Amino acid sequence: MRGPRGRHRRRGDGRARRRRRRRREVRRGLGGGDPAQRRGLPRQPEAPLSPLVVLVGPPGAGKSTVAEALASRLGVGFRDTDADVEARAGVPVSEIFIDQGEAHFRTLEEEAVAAALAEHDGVLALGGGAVLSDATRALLAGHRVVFLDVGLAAGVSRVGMNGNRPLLLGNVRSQMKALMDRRRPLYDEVARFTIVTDDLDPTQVVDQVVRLVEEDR
Ligand SMILES: Nc1ncnc2c1ncn2[C@@H]1O[C@H](COP(=O)(O)OP(=O)(O)O)[C@@H](O)[C@H]1O
Ligand SMILES: O=C(O)C1=C[C@@H](OP(=O)(O)O)[C@@H](O)[C@H](O)C1
Ligand SMILES: [Mg+2]
Repeated sequence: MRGPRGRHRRRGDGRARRRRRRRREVRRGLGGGDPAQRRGLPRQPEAPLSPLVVLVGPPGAGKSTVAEALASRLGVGFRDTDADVEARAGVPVSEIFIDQGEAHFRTLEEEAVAAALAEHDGVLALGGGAVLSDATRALLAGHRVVFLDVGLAAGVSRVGMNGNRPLLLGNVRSQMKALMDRRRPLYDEVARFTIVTDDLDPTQVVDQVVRLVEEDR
C-alpha cells in the first residue's frame, strides 16, 4: 500500500525523470545530431566542439543577458568572452582598456573567442567589438551566429551612463551611433539570423532564439 508520501515521492521522481529525458532530447536534437555523441556509441575524441549558438551585436543588445537565460532554458552551458578575458587578465575589461589600451584588449578578445569556439558547446556571448577582427569573422563562418540587433535609442537607454563600457565614455549617444554604423555590416556578414530586440524583453528574445535554433537543426 502506498501512503501519500510515497505517492508524492513517486510522482516527483517520475517528473524529474521526464524532465531529464526531455532535456537530453533537447540537447541531442539541438546539437546537430552528431551520431558519435549519442549515448551508447563510442565518442570520437577528435570531434571538435561547436557552440550551439553564438550571440553578436552592439553593446546593450542583450547578448550577455540573453545568453545566460537561453543556456539555462536549453540546459546547456553559458560562456561570455568578456568574462573569459577578465578571468585571464585578472582585471575588469574597463581596466584593460585604461591600462593597456584597446589594441591589447582586442588581442586578448581574439584569443578568447578562438578558444571558446573550439571548446564550448553551449551558448556563447561575444563582446560587441569582437567582429572587428578579420580572424574572428573568419572563424565564425559556419557557426550558428545570431545577431541581436538594437536601435540607437534602445541601445543607449540600456547601457545607460555606467562606465563599464570604456568605448562609450563621453557622449554615449554619439559614440554608440558611430560604433553601430561602422559595425552593422560586420554583424550582418557573420550572422545566420538577426533578431531586432528593441521592443522585446529578454525572455521574448530567448523565445525567438529557441525557435530559430529548433528550425535550424
Ligand atoms: N531585451 C532587453 N530589453 C530590455 N533591457 C535589456 C534587454 N536585454 C538586455 N537588457 C538590459 O540591458 C543591459 C545590457 O545588457 P547586456 O546583456 O549586458 O548587453 P550586451 O552584453 O549585449 O552588452 C542590462 O542592464 C540588461 O539587463
Ligand atoms: O563594443 C565593444 O567594443 C565592447 C563591448 C563590450 O561588451 P558588450 O558588447 O557585451 O557590452 C566589451 O567587450 C568591451 O567593453 C568592448
Ligand atoms: Mg555583454
